[in-house]
Amino acid sequence: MKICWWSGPASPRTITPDLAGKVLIMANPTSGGYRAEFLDEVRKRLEDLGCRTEIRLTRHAGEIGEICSDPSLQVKTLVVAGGDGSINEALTGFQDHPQPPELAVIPFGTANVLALELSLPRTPGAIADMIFQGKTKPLHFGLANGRPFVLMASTGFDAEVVHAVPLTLKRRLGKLAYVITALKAGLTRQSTSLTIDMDGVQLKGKFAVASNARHYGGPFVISPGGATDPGLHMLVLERDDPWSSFCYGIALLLGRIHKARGASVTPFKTARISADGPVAAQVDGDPFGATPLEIRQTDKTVPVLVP
Ligand SMILES: Nc1ncnc2c1ncn2[C@@H]1O[C@H](COP(=O)(O)OP(=O)(O)OP(=O)(O)O)[C@@H](O)[C@H]1O
Repeated sequence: MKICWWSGPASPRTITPDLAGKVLIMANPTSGGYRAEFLDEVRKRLEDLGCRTEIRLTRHAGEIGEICSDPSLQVKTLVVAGGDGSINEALTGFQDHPQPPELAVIPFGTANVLALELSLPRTPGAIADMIFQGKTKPLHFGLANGRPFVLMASTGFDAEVVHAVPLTLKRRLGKLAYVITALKAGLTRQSTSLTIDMDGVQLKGKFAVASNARHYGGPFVISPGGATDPGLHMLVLERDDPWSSFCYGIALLLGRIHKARGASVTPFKTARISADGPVAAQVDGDPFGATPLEIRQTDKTVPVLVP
């Protein structure tokens, strides 16, 4: 059995023999891409490789967070089989765990942006091999009103869409549900101005995304760096009228949002996003209340398994 080294925020330690090879897969059966037979193949391969593996299906939202914050959780690897929202729950739970395990991901979500960011494998065999091999990178994250985010925390039109998209439509149509909801909301919404105070500099805009990752909403690049690099970037768009939103959408598709007129991408350490009234907010693709948002960088990391 190979020796596995702890690579989390606590001091390095060897994995004790009873933890070595112990893998808990927490699977969200309601996630967009959930497949039971895929999970069985991952487990079979892991067990062929000598890992003790348990699969638990969540019964309610929030359960992954509860398990991940429980100090009695004693495994080498916690695998989230779900989407970016479930990964966020795990990361949030780990904040209250004295010695969180390594995190691995089976991308079963609707968008799977973190999986894209980390170039994770997509077949059961390759995922099991990655978990067995145990190569990790430090996964960085930011905090929005104290809540971790690994992809982004944002306010404005996209967060309104995240709040408004009906779950049944999302389960039926996947990403298309966001497009339909955005088109509907775009015709009726009231635009609100945001004030973004970043490290002593003030910007005004209609839409702000504090990004910890390189990608946004899929394969679209909005900032340099990535989730395994330290540092946050703020994308601010000055306008959100239908024509400007269309132009920003094209720039996003072309990977040129940072060059678009009225757009800026700025590295920052701390930021406050506020508005005259409450503006919808989201973290990692799930609804997260409304403004004001206090956003900051942290130097904490979680070890995440990579190919
Ligand atoms: N058994 C469950 N029943 C209802 N909701 C659940 C259950 N398990 C997890 N959830 C919630 O579902 C939310 C979304 O799930 P998840 O991120 O895994 O998939 P997704 O929505 O398809 O993907 P994405 O986050 O990429 O849009 C999570 O934030 C989680 O709280």
